[in-house]
Order: sequence, then structure tokens, then C-alpha cells
Amino acid sequence: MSDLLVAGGQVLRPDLTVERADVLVDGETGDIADVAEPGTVDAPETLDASDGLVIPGLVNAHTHVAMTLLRGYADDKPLDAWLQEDIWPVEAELTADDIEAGAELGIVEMIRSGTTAFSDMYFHVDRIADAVERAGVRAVLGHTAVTVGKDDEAARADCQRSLDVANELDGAADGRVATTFQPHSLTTVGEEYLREFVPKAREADLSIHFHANETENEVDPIVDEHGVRPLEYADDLDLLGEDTYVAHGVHVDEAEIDLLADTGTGVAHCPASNMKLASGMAPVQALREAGVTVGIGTDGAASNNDLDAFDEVRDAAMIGKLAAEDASAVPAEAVVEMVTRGGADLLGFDGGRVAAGSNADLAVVDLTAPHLTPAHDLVSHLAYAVRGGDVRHTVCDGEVVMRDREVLTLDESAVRERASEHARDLVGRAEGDA
Ligand SMILES: N[C@@H](CCSC[C@H]1O[C@@H](n2cnc3c(=O)[nH]cnc32)[C@H](O)[C@@H]1O)C(=O)O
Ligand SMILES: [Zn+2]
Repeated sequence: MSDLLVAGGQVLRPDLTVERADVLVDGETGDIADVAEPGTVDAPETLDASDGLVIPGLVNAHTHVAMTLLRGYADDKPLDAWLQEDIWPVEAELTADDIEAGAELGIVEMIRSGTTAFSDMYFHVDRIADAVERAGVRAVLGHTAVTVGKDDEAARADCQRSLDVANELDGAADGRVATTFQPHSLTTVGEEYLREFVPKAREADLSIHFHANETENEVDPIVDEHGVRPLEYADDLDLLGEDTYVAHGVHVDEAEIDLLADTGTGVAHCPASNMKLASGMAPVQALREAGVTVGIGTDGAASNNDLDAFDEVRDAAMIGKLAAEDASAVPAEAVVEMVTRGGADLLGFDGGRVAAGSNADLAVVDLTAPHLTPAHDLVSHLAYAVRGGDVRHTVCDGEVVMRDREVLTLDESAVRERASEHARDLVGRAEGDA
């Protein structure tokens, strides 16, 4: 690939200042080679960023990308009932082809809204990795193990599968795929299985990702059974550490926040899902003050109901203020940092910054829309006013994956059509079986 110059725009720098600059991308390495004075460097290929703001590609730190197939299928219920009555029965019918179709749809949606990397929990993960490879984006994938409702053999096989998939797919798609070992949550995977498989994951040096402290209903059974809070139980199981990030972290007390900080465990905050399922409000300001790395995730499209990370950024700022009852809590700079560098740090790749040496994962936001006028403060706009549809170009690993709002790596209309068909057939099968 030849070098690329993202030229003529303003650039968001790692210290969250904005300057006029051209971004030179090294076509060989896919890294940013230089952030240069406008007009001082040249490259064979140019991406026009005039009237635009060049930002790091956004990082969706927690999702279930193939759940786009279930968008709008079941709404307005709390987590337990939603999963058990609606989602899990349909997911039981999901085929590998369905999952690939849903993943492509979700990835197109993310590319269009400036997301270049996502962290996913699901199954038939090889097919999600195929979609990631074709789309040209970056992802941390894994097979999610659930043991409740399974006999011992099936439960152990599911945990083993999570280990195997993490080992096999790490480094796929030219290194754009990384992996995690994934117990679904502390209440859906039995203690005996965690005691057996977490040490194996640690031995294999795998990162770990799981849902934690999402609802009160997830906290109480652990306190009743083990006499400690969920994250204390997780720590006892050796689940916490620098290579772990949990999804949600809504119902965490002060001691658990300290435990996250002391162990270096990260949190993928999912504000829209937490609001929609009425799970609660994560103490984001307190987590950040304690030094916990926080990223921002959409969660699946069935509890959001879109994968637009800009929506999430605004929601994170809003609910963060409400949770802290303080309008100065979770300010614009914090959410912009969380959805870029915070997410990249959780996922463990060198991105989230427009700086020489970082991965060239970029989005160019078109600043000409009425809702982005005037331009007093572009960080404020990123937090509160930009929408996914304002993204004009998306670049991942130095490759242009969307130019002038046209996705180049996947055929968007074919993807939409295929996903609609798979979704319709899936629901037909699930309801036919009922
Ligand atoms: N259901 C499968 C595997 C689980 S994949 C990951 C699961 O997380 C589910 N999920 C989606 N959003 C959430 C959430 O907010 N909390 C907990 N689970 C979720 C999703 O529907 C999917 O079933 C089995 O029984 O083996
Ligand atoms: Zn989730």
C-alpha cells in the first residue's frame, strides 16, 4: 500500500488540543508517520479533510456485534427477563451464517460512524473474524462461555472452547484481531468452572473480559453465596488484573472501585444499555478519580439500539453527571478520552491517538453541518453534538475503509439485504419452534 496524506483539516491531538495539520500515514506499517504543518509533506494518495476534524478512530469497548440481527426484536424489559425470555431462545437458533451476516451489518454501521476497533463477546467467532478481516477494521474477539443450564460435559466444553478460540484466533486478519478468554459473567458461569479454567487462561497469557456488576440481581446472589462482593469474589478467582477489563461495572462499591484500581482492571462503560435495561448508573467519575481505565461500549444493538459510538459518548457524559449529581462530573474531555485512548488501552493496541508511531486508525468528521455550527470548542462538539452520520472518512491500519461516506471494503446494500434476510429467517425459526 502507498503512503496516504490526510490533508487540509484540523487535527485532534493526544492532549485534546486542536491544530491545523496534515497526517501522513506509512502505507507499509499502517502507522502514523508524521503530523505535519499543513502543506509541508506529500504522498501518492490523499484523503481530503478540508472543513473536517481528524480524530482517532473510536473504540467500541464492549459489544455483541452480531446482535444487530435482533435490533428492535425485544425491548422494554430488564436484563434477566430480556435475556431469558426473548434473547436466549432466539440466539439458540443462530447459525454461523447468521452471525457472519449480523457481524458485517454491525461493522458497516461502526465504520459509518467512525469506529475502527471493537471488543466483542459472542460465538461462531471464526466467522466474526472473517467479517473483521474483510471489512479492514480491528477487533478483540472471543467465545463467550456460559455454564448455567448445561450439564458438566457441555459446560466444560464451552469453557475449553473459549480458551481454544482465544488461542487460535489471536493475531488473525494480519494482526488486526486479538482475543480474550470470556466467562459470560460471575453468575452465569459456575465457580467450579472458573476455578478450573481461569488458571488455564492465565497460564496461556490470555486477556480476560466478562460482564460484571451490571444489575443488582447479579450482585445479591454472590453476596449471599460467597459472603463477599462480586469483584472480591472475582479477585479471589484471579480474574482481575492488568489484562482484564469488565463490561458495565454499574453496581460497584468503594472497596470494589479500589480493587479495580489496585489490580489495574479496566471497565467498559455501556451507558445506553444501562439506561435501556434500567440496570443503573455506573460511578464513572469515581472510577476515573480512582485511576481506573474506562472505555465506552455500546453493548449489543438489541439493548441500545445502535452501534453509534458518538451517541454513547454523549450518554456517558450525561449519565455520569446525573449519577454524580454534579454537572462538572464526566466532562467533555473525559468522554472523548474514554472513547479513544481509554478504549485502545483496554483492548491493548497502540491507537486512540493521532500521533506519530500510533496505528493509523482515524475518522474525519465533517464540520459543515448546522448542528456543528458555530465551532467554539471542537472537543465539546465531539462530546455533545457530533453524530455518527457526520463522519466523512474512516481509516483503519492505514487503509481507507470509508471515503466520502461510501464504505469501500464491504458492499453496504448487499450487507443490509443479507442481514435482513437472515434476521427474518432466524425469527421465523425461533417463533416456529416456540
Ligand atoms: N448464549 C450463549 C453464549 C453467550 S454469548 C454472549 C451473550 O451475552 C448476551 N448479552 C448481551 N447483552 C448483555 C448484557 O448486557 N449483559 C449480559 N449479557 C448480555 C448476549 O445476548 C449473548 O447471549 C450460550 O448460552 O452459550
Ligand atoms: Zn454485553
